[in-house]
Parts: sequence; structure tokens; C-alpha cells
Amino acid sequence: MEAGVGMALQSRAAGFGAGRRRSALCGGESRARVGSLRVGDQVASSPAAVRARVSKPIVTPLRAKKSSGGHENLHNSVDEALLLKRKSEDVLFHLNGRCIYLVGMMGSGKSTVGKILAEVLGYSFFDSDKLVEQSVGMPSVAQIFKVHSEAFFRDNETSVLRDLSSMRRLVVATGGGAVIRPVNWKNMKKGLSVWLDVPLEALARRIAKVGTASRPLLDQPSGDPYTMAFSKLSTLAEQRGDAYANADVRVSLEGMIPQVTPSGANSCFPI
Ligand SMILES: Nc1ncnc2c1ncn2[C@@H]1O[C@H](COP(=O)(O)OP(=O)(O)O)[C@@H](O)[C@H]1O
Ligand SMILES: O=C(O)C1=C[C@@H](OP(=O)(O)O)[C@@H](O)[C@H](O)C1
Repeated sequence: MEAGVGMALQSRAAGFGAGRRRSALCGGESRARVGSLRVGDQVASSPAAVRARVSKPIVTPLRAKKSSGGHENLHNSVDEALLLKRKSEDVLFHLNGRCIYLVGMMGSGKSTVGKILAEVLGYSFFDSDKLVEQSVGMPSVAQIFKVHSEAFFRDNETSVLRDLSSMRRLVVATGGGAVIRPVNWKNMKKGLSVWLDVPLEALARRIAKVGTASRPLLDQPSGDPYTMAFSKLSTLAEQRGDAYANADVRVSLEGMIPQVTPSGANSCFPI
């Protein structure tokens, strides 16, 4: 593992919060750390540990927060939690410790969905953009593009994905452009790749809502944010062609479009 990326993984892991994850991710240096994660995984994969991990899905609190309350909502939440628990046990069995890589265009929800998925599965979550920022020692992807170049960012992204690919039980939100390099696919294919396929209109709406400052490929000095984002996203989608379709699984959000409100797309939660 290269020193920079190793450091980034270590500091990200150290900040991961819950003691359970800290003990799985912390300990040893660079390669040794990856090794210790594997050992921790085997321990944490016992049926009892898996049950403990999936007993507290976070989708329930998300729903509960958005609802107006009352018994019906509480019952829905309990049913959902049970359903989710059963599904996650099923998925965990088939995954057998392999990582999940979320791919998709900017704004497709890789980070948002990735955090939820990791929580539900009892996996650790990593955002490859954040790891690149940490390994380069810069606060944002935008700054890396500005001070260095897109090529420099892509090289670091490739290093991060290579390092992550030797680990287990992770959900990784990749950068939207990670799919353009075959070497990244070689690494992501060690796990299960999932393409969040969201229509460009919804992406542009989401991005216009939060602004383009953190996404240098979409950042424009002037113009209507929705129109500019839509136009750039269309060009990128065309350039990337079928690259996303290399993924093992495609989750299409086409059917969710009617639920997207003009004021924001949050009515889509949860996927
Ligand atoms: N399923 C969803 N429904 C509605 N909005 C979403 C959904 N997923 C993500 N978003 C919103 O879209 C924006 C971009 O999401 P994010 O997870 O950062 O995407 P990515 O990591 O793929 O670039 C965020 O403001 C997020 O709240
Ligand atoms: O599509 C792309 O080329 C990019 C997507 C971004 O990540 P998100 O998809 O998380 O926004 C980030 O890696 C960088 O700005 C380039």
C-alpha cells in the first residue's frame, strides 16, 4: 500500500465512530492493517455477530423522522425493520464478506445510499473521493483538480480503489468517473459492483439543489444551475457510454421519477 493512501485509510478508519468498527479497522500499519481487518471480519461473521449487526437498521429512524408519527407508522417501521433484517441476512450470506462498490453518475446517491447500506449490512463505509482528498492532503476534490489536474486525481483514485480492493466487508462509494479506467474495474470486480442508474433530469435537479462547487466537472461560473448541470451531465454520460454497465447489478431509478417533487428529490428516500 502506498504511504499516502495507507495513511488516509488509517485516519478514515480511526474516525469511524462505533467501537465495533473501530476494533475491526484499527490496529497495525498499512498492509498489516488490511490483514487485521480480515481477521476481524472472520470473527465478526459468526451468525451471532451478523444478527447483532443487522438488528438496528437505520432506515427505520429515517422513515420515523419524516413521518407525522402515530401507531400506523410505528407498525410500518417494525415491519420494514424485520424485512430489512431478513434481506440483509440473505445478502450477507451471498456476499460472503466481499465488498460492495457503488458506481454511477455524480449525484446518483452513491454516498447517501452507501452509508445506509453499510449500516444495514454491518459493513464499513468508505467514500473514495474522501480517501483521495486525505491521501493527497487537500480538503476537496475541486482543489485537487485546480492545483494538480484531473489526471492526477484519477491516478490517486486508482490507488485508493486498488488498496480498498484488498479489504473485506466494505461498502465503497466510488467517484462518478472511476468507471472509465479498466484497471479500476479489475479491482472492483473482486467485490460486487452496483450501478445506481438515475435519469439525468433527477441528477441535475439534485445537483442544482446542493450546488456544483464540490463537483469540478460540473462547476460553471454562470448560468442556470439545473440547465448547466444537465448539459454537462449529458456530455459526460455520452462520453462514458456503457462504462457503468460493467457493473454486476443495475438499480434503475427510472420508475421513481414521478415521485420527484419540484422542490427537491427527497421523496425518493429510501431507495
Ligand atoms: N434516493 C435519493 N432520493 C433523493 N435524493 C437523493 C437520493 N440519493 C441521494 N440524494 C441526494 O442527491 C444528492 C447527491 O447525493 P450523493 O449521495 O452525494 O451522490 P453521489 O455520491 O453519487 O455523488 C444529495 O443531496 C442527496 O441528498
Ligand atoms: O464523475 C466524475 O468524473 C467525478 C465524480 C465525483 O464524485 P461523485 O460521483 O461522488 O460526485 C468526483 O470523483 C469528481 O468530481 C469526478
